[in-house]
Formats: sequence, structure tokens, C-alpha cells
Amino acid sequence: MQYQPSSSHAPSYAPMGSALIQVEHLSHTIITKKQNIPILHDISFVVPEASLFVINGPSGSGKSTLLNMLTGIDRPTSGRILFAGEEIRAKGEDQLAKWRGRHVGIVFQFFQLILTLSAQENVLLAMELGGCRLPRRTWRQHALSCLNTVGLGAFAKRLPSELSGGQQQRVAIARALANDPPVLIADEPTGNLDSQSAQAIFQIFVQLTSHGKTIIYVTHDPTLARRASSGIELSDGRIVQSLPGSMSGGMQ
Ligand SMILES: Nc1ncnc2c1ncn2[C@@H]1O[C@H](COP(=O)(O)OP(=O)(O)OP(=O)(O)O)[C@@H](O)[C@H]1O
Repeated sequence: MQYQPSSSHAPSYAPMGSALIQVEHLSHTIITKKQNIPILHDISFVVPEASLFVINGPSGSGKSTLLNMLTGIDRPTSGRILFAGEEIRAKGEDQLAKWRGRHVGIVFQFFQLILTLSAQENVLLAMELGGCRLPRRTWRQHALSCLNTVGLGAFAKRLPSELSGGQQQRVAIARALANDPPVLIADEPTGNLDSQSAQAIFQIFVQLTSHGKTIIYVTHDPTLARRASSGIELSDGRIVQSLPGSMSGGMQ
């Protein structure tokens, strides 16, 4: 498996290892008619560029809520998130959807491939939906190179049902790479896989970071958390531990 940087149509960001994402005093409270439910409390951290960044913590600690803030799917009650120096919150919904398509690739625990489309067509669909800027005549080749990146070029014509769980997750990673985003965000990406397939997924992640991609993943598994180069641990919506490089201003 060999990562081929695509004909990079994404902009380049900060120098390797500097903060790509800054989260500043982020809090989130769910407000219902009956009560206010605080979920995240005054969270601050940075995600270094080209890091394999973990958000670890037990069930209910706020990991998915935090991911939704990072992708701009949900907005914080207070605090802010800067992506390459630009505040996500400041964007309108349409702008945000376009921004997400170009800047963030999302990998889900249950793959969420379109079952009636081949591996290559799943990647092509992501290119279409993400407003791929490459010339259309190159799209099929680009989709194939995304599949080659995850070692599945030979499986391009297969339907998801003709692939193993690990292979389906690799197609999902190829799909997340379709528009060459600087960041991949993965929610329990190996939660539905055996340990060998999980290892293969993490090898791909490591290889991608060595080519400049930043990978943020959520897990409640301490063994998988230890694979990270940087990250935070949450408990009850607060940071209780941080790996080197993840706190700004020497707070760790
Ligand atoms: N819409 C909501 N209404 C009420 N409470 C919510 C809502 N969404 C999340 N919560 C609560 O917020 C807390 C954090 O939830 P979240 O899903 O972010 O945790 P998590 O760490 O991702 O958990 P898991 O590992 O089980 O997915 C939990 O106590 C959850 O019950």
C-alpha cells in the first residue's frame, strides 16, 4: 500500500506540527424546556497538523458531542474553534456545508457506504457531493488512486457486500479522502472490526499523517488511544488528561 498524494487541490496549511485546530474555552449545554444539561465544560486544546489525535474517554463523556463541534455539525454554546486560524462558528449553514466538504473527511463506525454502488462509485459520489474541483475527465482515475491509497485499487468494482468489514472501512477512508481534505475525523473507526483489521486501519492512518493529513479519532479503548501521537481524555465533559502537544500555552 503506497500513499500517493493526489494532484493536491486542497490549500496548504500551517507548517508541519504546528496547531491546525485550536479549541478555546468551548462549552456546550443542551437546553430543553425542563432543564439545561451541560455536556462540555470549558474545553481548550490544540490539534497539531499531521498528528494522529485521539479523543478518548468513557461512554457519555462527551466525545461525540465534541466531534460534532469540530465538524461544525453542531455549534458550541460558548467558546470557539479555529481551523487554520479561521473561526468555524462565524460561517452560515450553506458556507459551513461547503467548508466541511473541502476541509473534513468523516469516517463512521459502521462505514455508511451506499450499498448499491461499487467502491469506486462510492468515492465518485463523495467527489460529486463535495464539489470536487478536479477536471471531470480525471475523476475516475482520482477515485481509483484514493482506493489505491488504502490498498483496494483491485477491488474498485466490488459492491460493499462483496467486501469484508475491514475492507469496507478502507473504502470509507478512500471516500473521506475524495476531496483531499487536510483533516479526517473518525468516530470509533475500528469499533466494528476485529483486531487485525483494526491494525490495518491504524497503519493507513499513520501513513496518511506522514503525508501531512491530520487524523482525529474517537475511541473508548485505551489500547487504541495509545496509538495516538497527541490527544485528550475526557471525563464528564472535562479534559482530565492531555498528551504532549495538545494543550496551548504550556498548560499540560
Ligand atoms: N440531545 C441530547 N439530549 C440530552 N442529553 C444528551 C444529548 N446528547 C448527548 N447527551 C448527553 O451528553 C453526554 C455526552 O454524550 P456523547 O454522546 O457526546 O458521549 P460519548 O462520550 O460520545 O459517549 P459514547 O462513547 O457512548 O458514544 C451523555 O451523558 C449524553 O447522555
